[in-house]
Amino acid sequence: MRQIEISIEDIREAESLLLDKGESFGDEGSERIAFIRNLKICDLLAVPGSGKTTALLAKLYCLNKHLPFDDNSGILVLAHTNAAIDEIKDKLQQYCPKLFQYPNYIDTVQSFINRYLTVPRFIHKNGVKPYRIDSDFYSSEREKLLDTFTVISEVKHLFNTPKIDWLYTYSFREFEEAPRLRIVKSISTDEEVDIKKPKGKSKNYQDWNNQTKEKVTDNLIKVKTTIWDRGILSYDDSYLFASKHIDDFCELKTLLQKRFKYVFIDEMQDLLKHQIDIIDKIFFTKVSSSIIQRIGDKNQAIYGPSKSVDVESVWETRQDFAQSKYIDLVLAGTNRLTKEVAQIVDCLVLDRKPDSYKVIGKRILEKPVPPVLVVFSKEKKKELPALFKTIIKEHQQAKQIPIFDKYGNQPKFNLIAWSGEWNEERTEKNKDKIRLEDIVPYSREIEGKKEFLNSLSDHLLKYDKKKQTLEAIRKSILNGLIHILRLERKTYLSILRQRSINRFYTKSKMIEEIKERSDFDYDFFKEELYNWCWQTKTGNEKTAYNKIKDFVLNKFKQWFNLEINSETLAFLGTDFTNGQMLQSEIDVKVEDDLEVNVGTVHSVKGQTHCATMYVETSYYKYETEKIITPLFLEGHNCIVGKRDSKGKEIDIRKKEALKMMYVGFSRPTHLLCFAALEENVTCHIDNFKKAGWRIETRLLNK
Ligand SMILES: Nc1ncnc2c1ncn2[C@@H]1O[C@H](COP(=O)(O)OP(=O)(O)OP(=O)(O)O)[C@@H](O)[C@H]1O
Repeated sequence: MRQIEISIEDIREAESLLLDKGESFGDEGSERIAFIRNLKICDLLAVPGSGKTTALLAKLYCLNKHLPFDDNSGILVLAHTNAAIDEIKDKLQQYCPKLFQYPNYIDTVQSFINRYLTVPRFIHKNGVKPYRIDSDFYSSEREKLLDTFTVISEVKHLFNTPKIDWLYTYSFREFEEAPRLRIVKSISTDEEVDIKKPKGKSKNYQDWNNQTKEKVTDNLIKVKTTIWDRGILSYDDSYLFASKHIDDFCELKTLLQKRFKYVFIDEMQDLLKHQIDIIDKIFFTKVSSSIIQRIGDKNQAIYGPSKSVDVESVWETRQDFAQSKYIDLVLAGTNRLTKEVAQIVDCLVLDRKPDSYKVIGKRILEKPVPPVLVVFSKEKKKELPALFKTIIKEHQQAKQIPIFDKYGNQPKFNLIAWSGEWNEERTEKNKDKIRLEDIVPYSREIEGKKEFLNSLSDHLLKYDKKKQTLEAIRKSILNGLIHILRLERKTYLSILRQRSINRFYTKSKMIEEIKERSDFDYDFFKEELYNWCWQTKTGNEKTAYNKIKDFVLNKFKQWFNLEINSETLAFLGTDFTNGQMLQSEIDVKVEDDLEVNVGTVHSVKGQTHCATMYVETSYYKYETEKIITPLFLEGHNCIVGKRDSKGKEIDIRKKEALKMMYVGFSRPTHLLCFAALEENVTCHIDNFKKAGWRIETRLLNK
């Protein structure tokens, strides 16, 4: 392929589209321009708000000008979250339509792996596509199935441990060759766990004998194959299948490398080890024709496999194949933060490598805003959102915070916290502790992302509203109906490789059955479905709701021989409810005049806000109980790498807290508020003041 050179003219064009008036990527020798022009294998590591994503967008904009490439290869852009992918689409789709067409591919790592490896593997083995690749769905199916196997009820608790899954020594359907099931703790560590009788208070505790182990193993195999036969895979399964596929068909690597000349991975710090490994396995081979660039910030790695944070990044600098050293590029300074906020954020840096890693605030405001420490009493926690709004308004009056953004909209104001909900039981010990849901109505349900929502009402309210046609509503209603079939445990028989298998209905299978069965009335269904869509579109969701409910309880019940169990009844609800809609993580409005979005720190990764209020919440302890001196611009005593005599990590909770605050505090361009409980910070107020915090005491008891 002809060598591509990114011209400075194209970069300046990207600059005018992506940056505010007067802003630039610097002069021709600047490190941002150097990164945009760099088309060699490299990693870019840089502090929050340094413009990593923006520089990547500029590079893609410039590369788009060279599409199609003369060897018909394309560009692959991957990220961990849908939000990051949406941002790339929002910013570039209108200017770079070619970039979003074949042979290019822009999506999450999970979607890429599913599409190019897992689904082909499944089809190769079964002749059909998997029904669903989704860990939540998989877990709920597994739970239900486990209940039907008495032998394994004793080990059921293991299934509830998030990291533990049951995997085969060899992947799918190969247990004829390698019939023994392995239990590994997590796919990334590959650490095996022996099957033992659960440790309990029982006096007769002893490991199972071999016969019991065999029995448990056989049953587990049955559970796993039944779920897989139904086409349901967890995300871990997906990587296992993918890995097996690439091992079995090595030539796929060459094909994918030929297809994607350039591979860019944004949010690299959030990838888990097995994700990094499989991408390297495909693209980073000795004779690879692909150029792979990975972009991120190790200190912002907060996506662990569970609620806790992965404190050690699994993203490692590359080991070189060919003596030429791969370099880590760095961008100095942050465009997002002012020096007032940056100096606080810099003290929260966990890992100082590379050496030049320093958070230096480059944003200059006419009237700088000092960070605010809101000291609050437990009793007044619910007043935090209102106080946040008051503080914003006061700064707006003082012309320190803008009233409109560059598009004439209200700037982004966000209230965030580490811990959103109480998933564990509320006990005497934790009943007074605070999480986000104790401050504002909050639930983790993510609007528009889930096909199966909590209620029929939600299916009529939470469809993809960006779509103009009735298609999105139709899809949402049909999803609601197949969800009911699932709640009723209705399956259909499918023959796969001479074996009959029960599978859950998909939308198309349900429609096919309604069409084909002479005792069903397809014309009636088609007409009604159209009416429900139209009613929903024109604001008559309540009418649609009542009609659908009536249909489910009569015709649909009769057609599919439903029992209408308690789960279905709960899903249908007694009435159409839009007032009590669960607040979504990405878009919860606190009050009506100023709009404040509420969410977890995870939900605002990569975002830029105008003002951010970070409220400390209890996860084991509150943030300030775990670590406080960095907030006074002092060090955190090199907690990196501290291990006990057995080599086990210590200070994990402190590291997690540092990372969370690091990500949360580095969002605002103007105002950072940190809300801390009075009992945790009162004795440190002088230190906070000395470090530049303004102390806000309006939420203390008089
Ligand atoms: N060269 C630049 N000059 C001025 N502003 C910039 C520049 N590059 C990016 N910005 C602005 O700085 C903010 C942060 O940019 P961006 O989101 O690209 O940073 P990031 O490094 O990807 O952040 P994070 O690490 O939080 O994901 C955005 O508002 C962006 O428009």
